[in-house]
Amino acid sequence: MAKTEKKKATPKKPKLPLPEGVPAVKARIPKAVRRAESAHLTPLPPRGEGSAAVLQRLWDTVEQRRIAGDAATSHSARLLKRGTPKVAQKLGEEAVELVIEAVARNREATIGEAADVVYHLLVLLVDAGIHPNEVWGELERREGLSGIVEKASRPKALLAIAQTTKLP
Ligand SMILES: N=c1c2ncn([C@@H]3O[C@H](COP(=O)(O)OP(=O)(O)OP(=O)(O)O)[C@@H](O)[C@H]3O)c2ncn1[C@@H]1O[C@H](COP(=O)(O)O)[C@@H](O)[C@H]1O
Repeated sequence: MAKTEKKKATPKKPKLPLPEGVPAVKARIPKAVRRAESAHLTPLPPRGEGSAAVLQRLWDTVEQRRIAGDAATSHSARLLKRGTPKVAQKLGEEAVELVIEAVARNREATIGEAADVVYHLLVLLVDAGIHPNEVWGELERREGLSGIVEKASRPKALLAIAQTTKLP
């Protein structure tokens, strides 16, 4: 290209409007990269075999942070103070990151992202005033009921409405 010739500006893609109250998901540096960069600053203890009992303890901690946490020192308190849309947005972002790692079949990163999703799910439940036992109760209610049987038992009209909200 001649020096004087100016490169044509490529027209910007128009942004799709987001529904009211839905914050934009910002471009993010992959979590694995950020973790690798900060690992030498904040090394975590090695991971052992865990148990689901940690969920109750974690919910209790986050609930305590909601009641008396300091946004300067607690990530949970800071996130909860930012309000429901931000709490929901964070869960959405973590879910997308989990999906990316799972599809890429990155086992270690998938475990890390799954933990992020569970933590942010518990923050969302705290924000919504829902005790996790209500969710476990719902899972117990569904125990033994195949998803295929349940779907087949849905009234056809309801199914049609539900299908209109699905992503292609
Ligand atoms: N399990 C977690 C946990 N998982 C992830 N995270 C944090 O979640 C944050 C996610 O980082 P991101 O950069 O994606 O998001 P962000 O910092 O909100 O930044 P923005 O998107 O707003 O820019 C990081 O700061 C992670 O450290 C967690 N923070 C806390 N916990 C647990 O919650 C307990 C209480 O933590 P505090 O509330 O911080 O005291 C801890 O003892 C842990 O057990």
